[in-house]
Amino acid sequence: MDASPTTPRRVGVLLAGGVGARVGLDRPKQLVELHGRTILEHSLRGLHDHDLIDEVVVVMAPGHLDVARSVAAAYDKVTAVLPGGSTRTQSTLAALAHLGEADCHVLFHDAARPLLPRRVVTDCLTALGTYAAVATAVPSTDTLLEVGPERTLRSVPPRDSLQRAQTPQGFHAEVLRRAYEVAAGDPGFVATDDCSVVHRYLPDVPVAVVAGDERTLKVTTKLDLVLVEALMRLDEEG
Ligand SMILES: Nc1ccn([C@@H]2O[C@H](COP(=O)(O)OP(=O)(O)OP(=O)(O)O)[C@@H](O)[C@H]2O)c(=O)n1
Ligand SMILES: C[C@](O)(CO)[C@H](O)COP(=O)(O)O
Repeated sequence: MDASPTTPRRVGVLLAGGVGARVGLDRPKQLVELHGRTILEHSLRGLHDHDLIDEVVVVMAPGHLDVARSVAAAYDKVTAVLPGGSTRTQSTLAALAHLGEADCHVLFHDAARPLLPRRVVTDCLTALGTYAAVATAVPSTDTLLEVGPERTLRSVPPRDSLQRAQTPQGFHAEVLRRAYEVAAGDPGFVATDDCSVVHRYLPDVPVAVVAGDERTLKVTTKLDLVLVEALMRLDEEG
């Protein structure tokens, strides 16, 4: 894919503003070291080392900005390390505020997903040539159950159409900004990702879904740390 003179600037935002409560360590999970690097640095490299990414912004848990700044110092495309908010959504908004009114294509990636194949970043950027919002996802291999009151089965949605959302999620920045502006008027607003904000509050904007990768799993529990480390070891062994 060529970057033509009219291609907007491509910005990667690394969301590392969380505290990792579910992993339950004495520090945010993105500061855990696996294979000689913190999870934060592995994820940063996934965005930073892609030749079509022009700039990276890191959003870090307040209280850990110094360590993020010292990691980022070795990566010349990092233009800012910002304090995150109290929720993932607030951290996304901090990044959007930093970008201002700039007309750019922006990929939001969870720092908690340290294995980010180059192919996934390329496919997101390519899809942004056509779509203003892009999700990444992998098919669900389990049957999914909707569970109702008292843990009784409410429904079994057809599995063929179900996929598990991953990151990166990509946007034309002005579209995501507009979606969050509309969402701000909804007193019941809650979101666990950014594509759902576009889908819910700008329903006329189609969101493309590109293939993610099973390896891009999110470190959420201690078990995920074991899995990611094993995958990194396999990579090293070739
Ligand atoms: N206030 C927050 C919360 C989350 N995130 C980021 O969003 C990604 C996905 O969030 P999650 O896995 O929930 O991370 P934590 O919030 O750290 O985990 P937990 O919910 O267990 O506390 C992570 O890279 C996390 O750092 C963020 O930038 N700002
Ligand atoms: C954005 C996300 O990673 C897509 O699966 C997910 O929604 C984040 O959820 P979390 O509860 O903040 O980990």
